[in-house]
This record gives sequence, structure tokens and C-alpha cells, in this order.
Amino acid sequence: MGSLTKHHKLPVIELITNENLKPGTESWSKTCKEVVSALEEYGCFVGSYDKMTQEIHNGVYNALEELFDLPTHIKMENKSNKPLYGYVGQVPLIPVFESMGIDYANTFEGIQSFTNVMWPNGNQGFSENLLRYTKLAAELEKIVVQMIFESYGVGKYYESHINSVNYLSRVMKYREPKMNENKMGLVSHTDKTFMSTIHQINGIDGLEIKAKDGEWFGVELSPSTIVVMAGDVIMAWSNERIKPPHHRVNMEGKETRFSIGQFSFMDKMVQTPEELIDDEHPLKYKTFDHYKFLEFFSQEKNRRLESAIKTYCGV
Ligand SMILES: O=C(O)CCC(=O)C(=O)O
Ligand SMILES: [Fe+2]
Repeated sequence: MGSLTKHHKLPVIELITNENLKPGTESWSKTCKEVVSALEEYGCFVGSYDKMTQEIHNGVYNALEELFDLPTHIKMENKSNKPLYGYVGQVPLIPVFESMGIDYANTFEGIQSFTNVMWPNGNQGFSENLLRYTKLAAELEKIVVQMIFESYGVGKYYESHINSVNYLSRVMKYREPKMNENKMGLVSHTDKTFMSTIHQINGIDGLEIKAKDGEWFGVELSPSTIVVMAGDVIMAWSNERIKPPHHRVNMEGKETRFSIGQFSFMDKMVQTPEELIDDEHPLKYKTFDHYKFLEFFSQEKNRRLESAIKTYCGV
């Protein structure tokens, strides 16, 4: 594992309800600039969101501990007909990693149908705890997306974009590595999403980001923060104004870590707005179907491409 640099620090952006989160205010415009500049520089930032309370955080913590304590054969019942949406675990390259996916994660029905597979007799506490977080994460992502659309002068497309977004949540456990075991929790990758949010649950850092200059740096996170990250699909949509950062999880010297990622996927064709195409930014991606892109990426032969999205629909 390469060493980490201290040259970079992920920008922390305060997102305060009733202050800078009201469209049209001066404070909103200032925050839009901070958000877009962080995304253009690092592809992600740390959002310090006042609605992300200790209570919501603790609720997710309890939910995840209870969930991962279930027997493996039950966790493996987490299946989906969408590619890469189900249970992941016991992978030889990343033995410490285990994860489950929850589709339509910000809806009652989505959480409920996941809960019913894990606990056929129901588990209301789990569902409630999780839903409070997934709704919040979706809300935060939508605010950030609105800021991006407005900043790039394409606010008129925001409503139709939001109406065709679905959220997949992935709950993740990285157990403490044993001696001589691979310490990598997740290998370097970019997300195949429009955008992602990541919340770290139990105070164990491990997320690392690759800066534009190629240097890797660690991210320190607290219970009230959520990392907001660009995926491959917003790169195509924005005609490469925003690029997804390579990131990984390193468990070297770490205790068991829990996190929850929430990933946005588009239900309609993804197209670069014509306003984002000009002489300086000629069109770089053809219009494409997000789930077909995911299918493409899920094939073994495409998993290690330099940029799956460029190969899939680059002009
Ligand atoms: O656990 C984390 O902090 C990151 C997870 C991640 O990168 C992913 O699920 O794509
Ligand atoms: Fe990721």
C-alpha cells in the first residue's frame, strides 16, 4: 500500500438548514460556488449537515450492528435482478469486506422489503432507523444536485432529473484484518453512480481519496458528516466538468468499520445538456442508459477498464 500525503485535505462544507440552504439567498450562491469548486477539484467533499443528528447516526449504528450479526446464509438472501445490487462477501481479494444492497432505499417500501427478507417476522426498529437516514442522505444529495444544476445554468432540467432518480443504499462492514490478511477493504475504484453519499458509522476512518496529482490522502470523518462524491455518470452528464475521484478503503491497523453508502441511479436516458457543449467543451459522451452501463460494468471483462464509462459511451 502506498503512503499517504498530507498535502491534501478534503474541503468541509457547512450545510445549514435555514441559512445557506435556501435557494435565491446570497448564502446559497456562496455555498453553490464552494460545492462546485470542491467537486471540480476533488470530485467530492465532506458535507457537515445540521440535520445529521447524533440520534439518526446512533440509529444507523444500532441497525447495522444488528444486521451484520445475522447468519451469513440469511444475509446472502439479499438478491436483486439489477446487476451488482445484492450481497457481497467472502471475496478472496477483499476478505474483510461484507455488504448488502437496499433498492429504493429512501422509500418505506424499499426498506420494508429488505427488512422482510432479513427478518421474516419484521423488525420495525431497524426499518425506522434506516429510513430516517436514507431519506436524509437523499435529501442532501438532491440539494447538492440542485446547486450543481443551477451553477452550470441548467436549473431548468433539475425537476425532471430528480423525478427519475432512484437510490440504492449499501450497508458495509469491514472487519478487523487478521495477521497476513489483505488489509484492503475496498480496492481503488470510481463509483458507477450519478452521485454517492458515504456516512461512516463507528468512528473508524479508512476512506482514502486520490487527488488530481495522483497522491492518495485519508479523510477524517465525524458522526455529523456525510461525504458527497461524484460518480462516473455525472462526469458524462457534465461533459467532464466534474470527474469522479478514485477512492479505496484501507483497513491497515484498523478495528471493524461500518459505513453506509447511498448511490443515485437514473431511470431515464442520461444526456449531456446542450448548454454544456461548446467549442471549449465538445461533446464527450453519447446518450446512454444508466442500468445498461451498470450491466456492461458488471461483466468480468469490463471490471478493470481504466474508465468504464469512456469505453461504454465515450465519443
Ligand atoms: O466505506 C466507504 O467509506 C466507501 C465505500 C465505497 O466507496 C463504495 O461502496 O463504493
Ligand atoms: Fe465507492
